[in-house]
Amino acid sequence: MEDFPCQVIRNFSIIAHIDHGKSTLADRLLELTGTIPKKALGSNQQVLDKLKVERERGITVKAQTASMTHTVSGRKYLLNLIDTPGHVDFSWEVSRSLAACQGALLLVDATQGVQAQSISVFHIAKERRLKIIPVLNKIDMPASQPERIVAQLQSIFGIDPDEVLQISAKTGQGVDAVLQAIIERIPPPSASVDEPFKALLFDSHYDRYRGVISLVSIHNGVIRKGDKIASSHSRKKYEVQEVGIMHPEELPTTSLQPGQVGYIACNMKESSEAHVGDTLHRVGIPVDPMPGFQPIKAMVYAGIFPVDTNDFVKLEESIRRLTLTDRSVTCQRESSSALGQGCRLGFLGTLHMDVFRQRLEDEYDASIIVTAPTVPYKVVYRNNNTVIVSNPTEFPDLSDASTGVKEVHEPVVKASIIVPEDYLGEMMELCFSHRAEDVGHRFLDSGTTTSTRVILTCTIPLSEIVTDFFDKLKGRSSGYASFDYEDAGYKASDLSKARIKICMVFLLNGKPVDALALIVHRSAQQDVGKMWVKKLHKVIPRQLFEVPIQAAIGKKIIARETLKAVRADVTAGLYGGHYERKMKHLENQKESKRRMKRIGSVDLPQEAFFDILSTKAK
Ligand SMILES: Nc1nc2c(ncn2[C@@H]2O[C@H](COP(=O)(O)OP(=O)(O)OP(=O)(O)O)[C@@H](O)[C@H]2O)c(=O)[nH]1
Repeated sequence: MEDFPCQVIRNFSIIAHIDHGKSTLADRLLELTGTIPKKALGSNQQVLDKLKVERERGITVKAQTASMTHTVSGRKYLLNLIDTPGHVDFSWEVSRSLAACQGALLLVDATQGVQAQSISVFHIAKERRLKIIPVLNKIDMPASQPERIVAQLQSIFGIDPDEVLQISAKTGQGVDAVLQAIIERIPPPSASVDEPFKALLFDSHYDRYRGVISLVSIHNGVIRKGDKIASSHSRKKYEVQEVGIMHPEELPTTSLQPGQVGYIACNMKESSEAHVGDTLHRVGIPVDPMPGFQPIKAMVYAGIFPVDTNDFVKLEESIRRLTLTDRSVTCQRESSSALGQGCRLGFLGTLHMDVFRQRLEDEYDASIIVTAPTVPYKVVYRNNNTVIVSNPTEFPDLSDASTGVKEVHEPVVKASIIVPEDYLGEMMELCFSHRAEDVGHRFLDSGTTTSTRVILTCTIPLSEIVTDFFDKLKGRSSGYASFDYEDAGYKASDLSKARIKICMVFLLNGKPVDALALIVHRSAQQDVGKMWVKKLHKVIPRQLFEVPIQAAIGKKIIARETLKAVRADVTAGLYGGHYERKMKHLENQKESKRRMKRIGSVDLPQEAFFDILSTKAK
């Protein structure tokens, strides 16, 4: 690593809207520089998208880092690529990855043009003062419109058309020029070998045998095996066991030099010790810590319970191990009278929640029930106490004045939607029906083309978008709309207004099923109550006795359906016939019983739960 002083190092990232081709380009760069052999690339399989769920869904969830070398005019350069995820839920990972870079490739799909996420990542990169290299991808596709998109880049970001590279990450066309531009346009890191050792910890993962592996970018000084280092954040001390680079797998090296990006294994036992944004220094030689990162804020909460209540210990252990690799998930124990012990987890968004659930099922073979997503509400009491409530069952009964609630604040976000002009009306309607405020719009193309695109911005309650907003957005814009949002704090809902949220509970046979509790608008309570009671009626199988299904707010029942009783003898209708046939029926009944969840003396099949909870109710 001593052969690579700062002048020949380039630390860069690829930033783009989802599906614009980041992972494909990353693979192509690794291939062109000989870091991975060509045959390692399956037709669809990407080297940097490592998680199974990433491969299945074609999205990048966890950023990966890879180092490669490239020789230009006889000079060998060390290029460190930091891959970034492309979904709104993971923008936290984007800003984290960018902290270790001096430049970024802004990749834009030449068939789709600038999308909502392209704009947000561009701004994150600009804020970090990174050198941005604009790259148009997918120019091999017949539908690509390079001139039009170049004009867009100029009008939206003020990018000089001459600076835009045109490539096809798929065929490799033009990718050479990207390597050239990285070397020529991105400045080398400014780091010094003489200053005391200082490194930024920007990511970590967990290795079963070696504990936490931290990814670092070295700002000053050199680090080797055996060095004693300390964390500025926790002040804990460690001895370095191994250093190396990601190539793209871990490759041990003798040292990491100033300006380089690599990994450190130093016997950290708990992943919470690897504090992202931490500054590492040599023991006894403290340095000024670098500005860290904003702590992660969970935006969406859901309860996760084992299907079999005896599996709780296993589930908790699985969640703990999974949170080692995904630190943005927060976890707290929760117990429900219907579902037993479980955990209440906080996620960055609904996709994040979905991905986590899938990973839990894939990687740990856990059968789980996930409750409906909720957002954290701020409840202000008359004595000015403020409590954050992220669980519907803990939401105070606002119809009861004795609870002493003064105000309820709910999280809001600033949303931006990019759509072709033709869909503007639809989108506005969608936003208004989801309580959007401050709705505004601006044209993106300057009227030169047949279909002009518009950016629509608004402030919208987070609870409105954690349900089915994204699906509706895609559906009502024929898939053309792209969407992004950022946190915009809390907003008070006045108690005197009809819009206030209240907790609705469902009773089966007179017993509340807490896992089904919802927070709804007072204005929508009747409709939502009726709709859910009907839905429950449809999915719950008939029982041996009559079961009332009710929706209640506080003590008041607002909707009811009755499930008629059924005879239990499954063999009753079988006159004569074979013994085996009877046995088969009994066997079937046993099997379906096994899959039942007993809730308030009512058997509820797990599928019914999934059915109910996957229905996005408002
Ligand atoms: N025709 C063509 N297809 C491409 C090109 N680059 C990428 N693709 C395809 O576009 C799709 C998305 O590419 P990815 O590389 O997975 O996109 P990504 O930006 O990494 O997506 P996320 O990881 O979800 O953010 C894949 O089906 C690729 O095969 C290209 O230059 N030409």
